[in-house]
Amino acid sequence: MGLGGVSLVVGGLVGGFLLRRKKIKAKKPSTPSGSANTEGVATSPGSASSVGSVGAGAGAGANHGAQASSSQSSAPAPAPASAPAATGGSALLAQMKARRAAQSSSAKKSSSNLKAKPVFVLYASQTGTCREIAKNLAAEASTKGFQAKALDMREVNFDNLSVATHPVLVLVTSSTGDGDPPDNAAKLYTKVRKKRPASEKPFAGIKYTSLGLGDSNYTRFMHVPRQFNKKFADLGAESFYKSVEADEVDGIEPIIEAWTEDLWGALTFVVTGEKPAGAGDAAAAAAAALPAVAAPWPAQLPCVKWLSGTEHDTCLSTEAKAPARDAIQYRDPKGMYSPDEPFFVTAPITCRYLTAGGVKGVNGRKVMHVELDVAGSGIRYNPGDAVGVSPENDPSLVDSVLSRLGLNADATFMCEGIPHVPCPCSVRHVFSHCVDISGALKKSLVRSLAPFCKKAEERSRMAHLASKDGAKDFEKHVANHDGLLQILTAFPSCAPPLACLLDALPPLAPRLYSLTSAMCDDGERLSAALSVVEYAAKDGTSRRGVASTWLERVASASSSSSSPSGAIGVHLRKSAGFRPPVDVVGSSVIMVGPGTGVAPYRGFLKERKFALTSASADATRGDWMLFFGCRHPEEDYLYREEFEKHAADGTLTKLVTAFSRVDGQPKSYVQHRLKELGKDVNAALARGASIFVCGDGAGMAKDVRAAFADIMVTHGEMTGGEAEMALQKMVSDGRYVTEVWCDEAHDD
Ligand SMILES: Cc1cc2nc3c(=O)[nH]c(=O)nc-3n(C[C@H](O)[C@H](O)[C@H](O)COP(=O)(O)O)c2cc1C
Repeated sequence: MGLGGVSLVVGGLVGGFLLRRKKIKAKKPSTPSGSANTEGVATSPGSASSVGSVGAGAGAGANHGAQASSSQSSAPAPAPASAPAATGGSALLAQMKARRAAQSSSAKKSSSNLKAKPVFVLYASQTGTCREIAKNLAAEASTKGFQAKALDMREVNFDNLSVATHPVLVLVTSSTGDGDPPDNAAKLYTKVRKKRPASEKPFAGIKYTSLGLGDSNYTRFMHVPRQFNKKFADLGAESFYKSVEADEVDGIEPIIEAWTEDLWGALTFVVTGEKPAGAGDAAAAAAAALPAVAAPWPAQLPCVKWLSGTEHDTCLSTEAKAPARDAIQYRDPKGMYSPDEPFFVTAPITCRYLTAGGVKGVNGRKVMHVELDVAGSGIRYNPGDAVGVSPENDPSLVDSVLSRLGLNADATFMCEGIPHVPCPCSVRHVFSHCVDISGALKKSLVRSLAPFCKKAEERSRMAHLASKDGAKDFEKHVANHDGLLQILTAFPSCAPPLACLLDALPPLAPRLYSLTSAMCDDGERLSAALSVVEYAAKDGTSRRGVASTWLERVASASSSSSSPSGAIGVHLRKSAGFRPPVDVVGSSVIMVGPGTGVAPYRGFLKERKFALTSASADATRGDWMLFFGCRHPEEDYLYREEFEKHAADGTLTKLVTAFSRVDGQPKSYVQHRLKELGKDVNAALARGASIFVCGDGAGMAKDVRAAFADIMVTHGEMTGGEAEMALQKMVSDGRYVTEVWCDEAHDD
């Protein structure tokens, strides 16, 4: 989970997806603060304002008047129906023309069949990668002529999921936490896993395939994709194409690209009933031909209806009062809350800096300890659990984006069917709370924006960035560098309507932080340690993480004024496996946690200390070893005093530190210290110690695992193969548990 520090995974962008072509009807200019009108409504194929060729299409948005450019509508010249009798070069040319004509007519014939059944790309996504892939898949399917739509699992109701409504499904799913479902999939996941008689087959007739994303650093690798796969089959759905798993450790792109290549033929067969027998077959040709049709389905943006009069006033006053009193008073009987139904913390938040330099930080780093009072919530947590908070975008960034888009912050609108956008809603609310405007740009967003560039040169440049050919340029110039504002600034003629942005911008996801508190010591006070992210972007400007900056702002304001926090919604994410052993006194534990990866161990140790105080003098005591790493003992040694106390009073049998930036000393990391203390580590393992590894996963988790294997070989008299098998057994027994994240994307 997000855990000690930054909770973002670098989005595995899949290159090679084609431009989504949208047909946007030119609308009357809207009056954001006033009269009711709509934007983003689709036209039928062939309408005057239809978008032109793939890669350079233009649409006219409601508010912004991007002109449909007929010069971009490069319809192919009709091919002759039959080849003229000729010889030599002209005969060859004629044959080629004839072949093209035949292909074009078979593609046309099939492309109408391709709409025989809708295809839904149903995604479960926590950090946006599956969402991005699903959107790209649906876009490519649409350009190929399928009626394809990317669908958020939150939009699907189990009871309405049947062959009649969703005949063909492509599942794109991931796991989060410790093999937990992403938030948007939680409801469907629970429903599909519910025990029911084997004869109950509500999904009978549904054809499906599945793409699972995961990371083999995690103990419960691919747990959610595998569960979905199995449960869909148990419920009667039939696989129409091989399912595939893409492991981030190996790199997901090649696996997905290869899987996608053959997906189209399989989809063609399942939708049209025509066998894609091989080369020359009409259906296969149609599936391979790009683009087969003029108007992908759904050729439609969500419908935005601007509000005026009483509706407008009511919406604004409701938002001003939010969260509503009854929402604040909401109590879950089991103390289980969710991002949609959080517990509202109204008591002042307390915070302090764990790194040197206070609010200024040290050498560009700053870690903050935050405490949230959840008295009366009924929340009961264990060490290893995480607290989720729904952040708010930086108000100054919201203002800049709205100003660039020419949108009135106080305008209100209705827009149904987007799960993360309330209806009705104000422009300020949606840009502050609902959509991610500061995360690294995804290709699907760039693709959606391109048609709204008024200048043809910008339009084709942006379209290129989103195309397969532009993959390298995208990686070089856009990915992980730019946010929404940067790309809008770089393409000044881009004027997307609100409907486009609501459709394309990712939801502003809740962030999860490992709890550093323990019920036995802190009761209903949840605490977490979080890195406040600030970094210099490629263009030299300073960028800040959304959630950590927001929490720092709210927490500092709250603790300095001792006033209520203004109601922050929180929920608990239970951990399945990352928790101390039941016998915290007698069991042995090796905890590895560099940086904010040490956060959950604070709770582990509080629990152990509490148990030790009531343990009998002759009770067996296990070894508890903590390996902590940071840059410098005077800079970022988190919870130093507390851990040293635990070492002094025997709660910890060994506190081992690794410092990487101490003048005159060689860089030392946790994996080095593990090996240096290999004999003791091996002795603890021999006594049945469990291993916990938590922290930034880029390389650390792998290196630590290699260090354990090395220790087993050096001190445990095992061969390399035996050590690997022993570690695998520990993983499957739940005795080697990892919780890793990747903060490379800097967007927390
Ligand atoms: C906090 C966190 C927890 C994760 N837990 C698991 C896990 O238990 N099993 C697994 O196979 N992958 C796990 N992953 C890897 C994700 O499934 C993988 O990064 C995926 O690409 C994320 O897709 P999404 O962005 O659509 O959520 C985890 C990733 C993160 C950031």
